Amino acid sequence: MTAIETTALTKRHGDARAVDGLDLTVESGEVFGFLGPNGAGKSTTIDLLLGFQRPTAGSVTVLGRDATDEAREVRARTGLLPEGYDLYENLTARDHLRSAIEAKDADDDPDAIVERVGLDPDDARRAVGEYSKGMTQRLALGVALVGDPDLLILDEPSSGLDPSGAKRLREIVRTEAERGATVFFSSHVLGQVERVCDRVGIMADGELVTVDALDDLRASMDATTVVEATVDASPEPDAVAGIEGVSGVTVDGRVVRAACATDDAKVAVLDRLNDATTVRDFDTEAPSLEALFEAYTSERAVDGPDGSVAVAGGESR
Ligand SMILES: Nc1ncnc2c1ncn2[C@@H]1O[C@H](COP(=O)(O)OP(=O)(O)OP(=O)(O)O)[C@@H](O)[C@H]1O
Repeated sequence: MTAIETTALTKRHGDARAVDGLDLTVESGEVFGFLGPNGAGKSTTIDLLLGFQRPTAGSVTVLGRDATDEAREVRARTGLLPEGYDLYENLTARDHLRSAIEAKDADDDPDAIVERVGLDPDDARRAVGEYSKGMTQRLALGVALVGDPDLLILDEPSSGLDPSGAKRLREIVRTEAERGATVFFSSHVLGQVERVCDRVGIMADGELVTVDALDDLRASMDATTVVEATVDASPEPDAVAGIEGVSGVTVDGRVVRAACATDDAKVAVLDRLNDATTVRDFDTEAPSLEALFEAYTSERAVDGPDGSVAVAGGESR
């Protein structure tokens, strides 16, 4: 069964497109990593999934319901850890959990949740106004877990967590998935997503630039070499687009980097660059998943061969 399905989902603010023609499917029980740099459109997508914003165009179905017109039903079966969790400073963690349990008409034991997220039981009796960022984040995770939701939406859940908190988060995500819940894990940090997610989608400038199983992404990276060429003049972004076997291109001033799947692709990239300008030097290196993320999220994206996406960027990150 499908947990999330968006079709041509678009949200504009004036001329700005926060989300632009998003086609995304997340299956039930999947742990899906939703990646992208700041401003890519991740939080807006989450708002659309839960009916907090109305799409400008397109449609969004969550847990079999129209997320815009049946938002109440969707939210009742979803646990959300929002970015920037709003707290009632004078209330305790237990108070927050109790009110979430009541709102969801659930029968969870607040103390069990406190223990599960690793909050100190004494801290859980203190007003949350005194909490550190990590303690707040643990509470926010606890609130999201109330009622054993069918879908967990976690927006930057590792933010503020220490290493033991991050480990606990990963264990909870795995346990929730084993229980049958779908987990939608949004982050701008690849390292936090790659350790728990089955599949990742990468957003840039409101568009989904790639979606794949992590293992397949890794396998494609294993077979890929990055060619880094220093050229006389910065080429046009599409100078090396459309070459078979080239899946990611970044341009940073006079340095062009291209992920090449074959030796022919490497030679073709250098030939094309020599046609457009003059190659002064070049090097090759085995790429990391981090490099792939960088390539996909650099500033400008153009269509590549075979439906793949070649990315031409401005500043390297
Ligand atoms: N209400 C709004 N009015 C105008 N522009 C907006 C509005 N909300 C979002 N945007 C723009 O839409 C784009 C996507 O924003 P969004 O918050 O969804 O990104 P994000 O991927 O969640 O970023 P971050 O990782 O920083 O939270 C940004 O360029 C943002 O400036």
